[in-house]
Order: sequence, then structure tokens, then C-alpha cells
Amino acid sequence: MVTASHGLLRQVQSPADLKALEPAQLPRLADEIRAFLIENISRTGGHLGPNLGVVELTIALHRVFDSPQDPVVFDTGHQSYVHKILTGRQDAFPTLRQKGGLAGYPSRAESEHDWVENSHASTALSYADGLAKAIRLQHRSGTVLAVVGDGSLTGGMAWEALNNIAESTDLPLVVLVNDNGRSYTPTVGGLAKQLTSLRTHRRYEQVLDMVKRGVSKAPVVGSTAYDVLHGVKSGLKDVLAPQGLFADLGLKYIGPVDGHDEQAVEQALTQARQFGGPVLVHCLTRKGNGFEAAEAHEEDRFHAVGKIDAVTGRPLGAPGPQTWTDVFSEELVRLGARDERIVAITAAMTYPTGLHKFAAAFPERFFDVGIAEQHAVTSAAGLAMQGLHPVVAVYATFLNRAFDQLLLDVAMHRCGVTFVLDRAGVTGPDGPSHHGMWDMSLLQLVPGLHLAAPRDATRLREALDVASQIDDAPTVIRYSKEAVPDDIPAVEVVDGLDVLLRAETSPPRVLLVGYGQLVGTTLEVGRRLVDHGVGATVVDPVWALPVNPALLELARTHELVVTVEDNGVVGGCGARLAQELRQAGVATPLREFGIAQEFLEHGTRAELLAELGLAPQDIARTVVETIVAQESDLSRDSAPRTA
Ligand SMILES: Cc1ncc(C[n+]2csc(CCOP(=O)(O)OP(=O)(O)O)c2C)c(N)n1
Ligand SMILES: CC(=O)[C@@H](O)[C@H](O)COP(=O)(O)O
Ligand SMILES: [Mg+2]
Repeated sequence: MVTASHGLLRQVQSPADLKALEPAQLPRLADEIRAFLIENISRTGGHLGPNLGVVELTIALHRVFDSPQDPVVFDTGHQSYVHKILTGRQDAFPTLRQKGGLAGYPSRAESEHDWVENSHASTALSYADGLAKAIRLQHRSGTVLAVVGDGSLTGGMAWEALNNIAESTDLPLVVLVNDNGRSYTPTVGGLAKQLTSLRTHRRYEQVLDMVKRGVSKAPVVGSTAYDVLHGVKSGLKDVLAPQGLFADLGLKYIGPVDGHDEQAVEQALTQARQFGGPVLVHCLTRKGNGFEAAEAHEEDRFHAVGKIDAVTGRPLGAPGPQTWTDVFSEELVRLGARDERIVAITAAMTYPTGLHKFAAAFPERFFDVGIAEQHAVTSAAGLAMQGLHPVVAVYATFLNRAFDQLLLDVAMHRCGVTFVLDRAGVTGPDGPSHHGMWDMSLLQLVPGLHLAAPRDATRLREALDVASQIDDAPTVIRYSKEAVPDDIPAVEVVDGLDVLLRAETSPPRVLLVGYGQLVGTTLEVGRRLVDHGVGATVVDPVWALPVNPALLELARTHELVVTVEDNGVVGGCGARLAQELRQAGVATPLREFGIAQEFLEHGTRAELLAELGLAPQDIARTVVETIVAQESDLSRDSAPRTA
């Protein structure tokens, strides 16, 4: 939404328009962008805090660099709204993160100025390394700018890239570190300490002031504050040893620069771009800057908000229903009180995964490792080897990058580690790299792994208890982003299978196997079939892996098996059950329903599930069509063959 108070902003529809502005106009532009962000994101929801923190530095980078000839890459991409505002997409903001609307991350389909769409952190420097090498190799002009947050720098990939970048002297690459001291919560680890020391060193503040006042005539590029101080006849007596993580790695470093002083950032980026080799510009910013409610929000500075009041920042509407995360959060504290072997690990997502209650109750048994899922998993293996039972809580999609660690560091060593995958299945507004649609397919490859997809809170609690007692293999519990449904009781239990609906007709025709959040849908399908006179049995194995042999026996007595899961269909639980049926010689055909194995755009979870044909009525219709087709095949095959 663009109002009259955005007069100056309306004039800026491209980086060229931005470059044409006088420096004296930029503070007003920054104010208008902040107002625009608050007005729009308070209505749509989104990453308000991160974007309020990058207003000035995004203005500066688009005045210094010539996008898209100079590729600008955002790490994680959640902080690219200002970039979008300045590259001709202001009018689309009322559609942010909505189906068919503006993506919440860079989108190559939206703009030539967008490069990286993956919302998984710590990738930007590797992309930038490749982009810069290509420019150099092809003797093209252009300098790559990578914008990376302090949190994303705690990811291993970032250091793999820095290790390569640091050895080069002529790579056309500038790294802008957006250091606001936080991921959601304050950034952890030695890196955070290093950044803090750079940020708070007494002399650096004076250097900061000098750079700001333009006192320093000495080239600040390629030097630490030590050289700047030496080069400046400013009477400063102290000298600073060339210090700091980045300088020690051999990277040219400029900073720290006040990331809310647009001219200071412009000056630093100008010098860095001219240098002709890799330079790291360290900008200090505040997440949520300019919105009091965000800056005061202790938990995460409005990292990701729903619809809120644009003045007070308070959530609009009544508080939502209990979520899966809420149930897990409380149950883990109970489990931790009962079993002191339980320890918990997060990868910089304490609150989003619900571990904050466990952390408060058992601070010495809680570990935040930063955005470092691979490290989290193998560290968990170490904890398990010493007799503890780690619970690693991550969003399902982020486990992808730690698959090798789970397979070989945990499972091969028969370590009892429990993985709790939040946001499993279709998530919605965060788009293709956020849907938790890969884990069931990946994890069914892991020998010995147990995977539970609870259908309700009671099953989640039970699964967590069972998992905590399995100490010779990985256990996985997955649940979606939605509210937790009311309990769905079993009408009977057959060899570990929860029977939710027993066919009245004899023989029963369709065996419906539901998994996790879609068990409710599966039960609704069963009821529709029964209403149409098709005998249906509905079961929930709860533990999808290993496959319960009782499913194979039940399948023998039905004409068709139907599986319904909130996971990609390729390699999903349906595919795995079909394989087990074949291996057991059970000829009953199986029809899988799940997420099409494609990159799904953003939208609401309900919209996307319906689009995938996972609404109960659609599944029921397809099942009836399948049954009818089977009947006609049967009658054709059994009809006497005419000569
Ligand atoms: C691999 C991975 N793990 C977790 C996340 C969830 N996540 C999104 S943004 C974020 C914090 C990023 O912090 P930082 O890089 O400092 O950026 P800021 O939000 O502070 O601008 C996290 C943990 C993610 N996107 N990718
Ligand atoms: C950018 C990122 O990875 C997270 O901030 C994500 O957007 C949060 O998703 P939820 O809103 O589902 O917690
Ligand atoms: Mg940060």
C-alpha cells in the first residue's frame, strides 16, 4: 500500500531513480520506506524486523552497485523487502506471501535484480564466490555483493565459502555483514564474541566516528582500524593490533560501520567496490530499527510477524488455537523432569521450535548451536554416545542439510537421538524452500530409523515418550505448522495399528492409511466412501517407519490400498508401503496421495493442499473412480473371450 506520505518513495521505481537523488533526500526516503514497511507488513505479516534493520544499507548498496550487472545476493533472503521496494515492486506489497502475489524472498521470476530464492541460511557467500569467479573467468565487468547476517555467518557453509574467498586477491566480491547481533535471539558462539569485540572496542568507536566524519583520508580498504589509525594524523595515540577474525583469515576488512548511517555505508561500499578484490564491510544495525514495538520485542525483534497493529505492534485478532509446537514445548519439559538424560538442541530457533520452556527449566541441558544443523546433529551423536538422549528440534526443511550427519553420524553409530521436525508438510507463505515435504522420503532410506507422524496431541505425547526410550537408533517425530487438531480416538487397535473406521460391508473394499496431520482428512474420506456404499477401513500406523507388518495383512483383505501423507509422493510413506507390499507378495494395488514432487509456490496451507488434490472430497472422488476402473478391468478380464 503506497500512500501520499510516500511522495519521494513513489519517485523511486529503480536503482537509477535512487542514484539520481541527492544525499540530502535520503534520510526522508529512509523514513518513507520504514513507514511503508510498517503499513504494509502489519497488514500482510512477514519479516518486519529484519527489513526495518536494512533500510539504509539497502539504499546505500543500490546507490553504489549497479544491479543486476553487479549481482546482489541476500543470504536467507527474508531481508530483501527493501530491495524489492527499490526495484520496482512497491505496488505488489499488499500481495506479499499470498498465492500468486509477491514472494517473501527474492524471486527470479519477479525481477532481474533477484538471484537467490533459497530461504535456507548461509548459502549467499558460496553463490557469490561462484558468481564472482564466473565474472573473472569470463573477463566481464561487475562486482558481486553478498549481504549476509551475523546469524547466517554461524552456518558452516559460510565458512567454507570464506575459506575460499580469503585466498583470492582479485575476486570481484564484496561481503556486507549485516550485524544486528541476532538471529531470532542473540547470535551465539565464538563468532558472536568476535563481532561484539569488533563492535564494542573503544577505539573502533572512534574509528567509526572518523569514518563517519570523513576524517580518514587514508584508504580504509584492505586495512584494519590499526592501519586507519596509523594513516590518520588525528592524534590518536593508541594503535590497534591488526586483529579480528576476518583480518586473521586474510580478508580485507572495513568496519565497523554504522549501518543506519546511509552515507557512511555508501562510503565504505564505494571503497570496497573499487578495491578490486574481496573485501568485507562490517555494518552494525538494529533489527526492528525505527519501530518501537519491534525494538522492544525481547524474543525476536519482530523477526517474523502475523497481522499486527501498526502502532502498538500487538497481534490483531484473538490468540490462535494450540499448535503442535505448544504441545511439544510443554511435553518436553515434562519428559525432561522425568528423565535427566534428555538434552535439547536448537539451531538458532529456540522459540519457533518451542524449546524456550525446556531451556528455562533446564538451562544446563539446552544448547543453541547457531544456524548449524549439521553440527547440531553430529554433536547430538556425541551426546548420545555418552549416555544422554538428545532431542534435536528443527523445521523439517532444514533437516535436509544434515541428512548425511543423521545417516552416518547418528544412525550408522546406532545413536539414540530424537529429531522433532516442526513445519513438516506444506507450510505455506514461505514458499518452495520452506515446505517440509522432503523428510519422509529422505529418512525412509536410513537403516533402523523410527519415524512417527502423530495425528493429534495425545499421539504426539505418546510418540515422544516412546522415542525417548529408544537409545540405539534415530527416532523422528514430525508435525505441521497448523493448529493441533482435536484428539481422534481409535475404535480399536490391531497389532499396533489404530483403526479409526471399520468397514461395515463385507468384504471391505478400500484400506485407507493416513499419516500425521492428514489422518483427519483420511477419516473424512473414509466416511464419504461409506456414505457412497463403498466399504472403507481407515487406519493410522502413527509410526510410519518401520512399516507395520499388520498393514500388509490388512491390505490382503482389501481391493485397494490408499495412502494419504503430507510429504512428497516420491519416496514417501505410500511408496515405501507399496514396496513392502510387493516384497511380501501382496497384489492389492496401492494409490498414493501426497505432495506432488515439485517446488511449490507460496500460498496458505489450505490453498496449496486443495490445489494438490488433498481435500477429502477430491481424494474420495479419485478413489471411487479408481474402484470403478478396477471393476471394469476385472469384468473385461473375466468376460469370455470371443473368437
Ligand atoms: C538452514 C536454516 N536454518 C534456519 C533458518 C531459519 N532462519 C531464518 S532467518 C534466521 C535468522 C537469520 O539471522 P541473520 O542471518 O543474522 O539475519 P537477520 O534476521 O538478523 O537479518 C533463521 C535462523 C533458515 N532460514 N535456514
Ligand atoms: C526466514 C525463515 O526461515 C524463518 O524466519 C521462517 O520464515 C519462519 O517460519 P514460520 O513463520 O513458520 O516460523
Ligand atoms: Mg542478525
